[in-house]
Amino acid sequence: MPRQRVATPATTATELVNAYRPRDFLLTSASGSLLGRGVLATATGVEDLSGVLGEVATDTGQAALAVGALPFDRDAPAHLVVPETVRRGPAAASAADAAPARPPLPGTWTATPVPDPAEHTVAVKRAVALMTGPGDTTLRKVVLARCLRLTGTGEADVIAVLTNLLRADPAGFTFAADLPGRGTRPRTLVGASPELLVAKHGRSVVSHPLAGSAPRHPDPAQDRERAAALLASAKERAEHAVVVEAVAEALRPYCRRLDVPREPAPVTTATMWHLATRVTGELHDPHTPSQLLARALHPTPAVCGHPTGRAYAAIAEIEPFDRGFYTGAVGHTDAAGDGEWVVTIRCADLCGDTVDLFAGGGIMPDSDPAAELAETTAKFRTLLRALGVDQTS
Ligand SMILES: C=C(O[C@H]1C=CC=C(C(=O)O)[C@@H]1O)C(=O)O
Repeated sequence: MPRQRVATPATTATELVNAYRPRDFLLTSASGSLLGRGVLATATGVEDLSGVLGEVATDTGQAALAVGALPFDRDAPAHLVVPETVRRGPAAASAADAAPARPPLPGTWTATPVPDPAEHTVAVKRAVALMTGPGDTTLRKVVLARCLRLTGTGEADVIAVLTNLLRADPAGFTFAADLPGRGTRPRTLVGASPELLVAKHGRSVVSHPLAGSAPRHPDPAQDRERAAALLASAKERAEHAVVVEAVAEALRPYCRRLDVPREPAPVTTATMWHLATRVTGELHDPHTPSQLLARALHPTPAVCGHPTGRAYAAIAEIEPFDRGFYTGAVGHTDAAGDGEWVVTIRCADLCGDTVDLFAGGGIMPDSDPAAELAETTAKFRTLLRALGVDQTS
């Protein structure tokens, strides 16, 4: 029987970041940090994972762990791995880490937006037209994204990017997940997501959906005004409510108790304000695997839209690029089904001399195309800052 090694825990999350090597899996969150290395077994669907994990022992007798990434497209293969070694550490402390010694993007880089900013506003108008008619107007919300492709003369330094992400948002979910490669070069999804798709431990289940956004302002008074305006906005609250309804609906069949707060709360990252609702519940069956809950929830209208099928079709028709693993999920689960999955937003797909950044936003019937463009520009900043790039397009 393959045996997973449980390594001596790290004393800080930064220690795990500094230990990161290409093809490892890293996730830091408020509940702890984790580094997975090597491959004992793989799976391409969450349904196979419990069986695969059941075949793996650990050297401590603890439940074996799997890690990995789920793509946006529910029908596309996932990239799930049972690592040879798992090393845990504490939650990331406050932003005390030193700046990385090396530049995140050595060499010269050029940026190409896909679509370009003007085309994105046209895309938003097309989405609004789908919701407002004439014709079938069952579509209530659709999330449209942009990609910013950076091509360079060097290769991104993943440890430097992770260090910057962790410094900027120590309370967020900072991750690096290996992806199916293009050729022999490692391909890595790196990001700092503020959004918890699902965490499950025993009977306890939590989801923390976000939707409704405003860029942060450097002046504290104006920053607070932005949060107040976000909370007061009927459009942003409606956009948020669609997500909370869908999350509650997806979790309800699995839960004997589900608490859904009536009012969203504002949450921050270093670059954005969001409306957030913490949904908590108690599962009927404590053995329900976290990966099946992730599968039941994905894609929430925070990344796709509502109704899901109509929104998928609108995205396929309007967005001019393949999302791949952006707006999927990254996370881990153990043989008991306990685990944590985060929504893969505020992320970049790094492969050799190419870095693809992604940012999207929920489009509602009353969306303003210029404001939606500005929102994606602000969201790109999380990764651009971590990459040491000032450009905003
Ligand atoms: C799709 C993204 O954000 C989602 C999560 C939070 C707020 C969102 C919004 O306000 O539109 C999006 O639903 C992204 O950052 O790429």
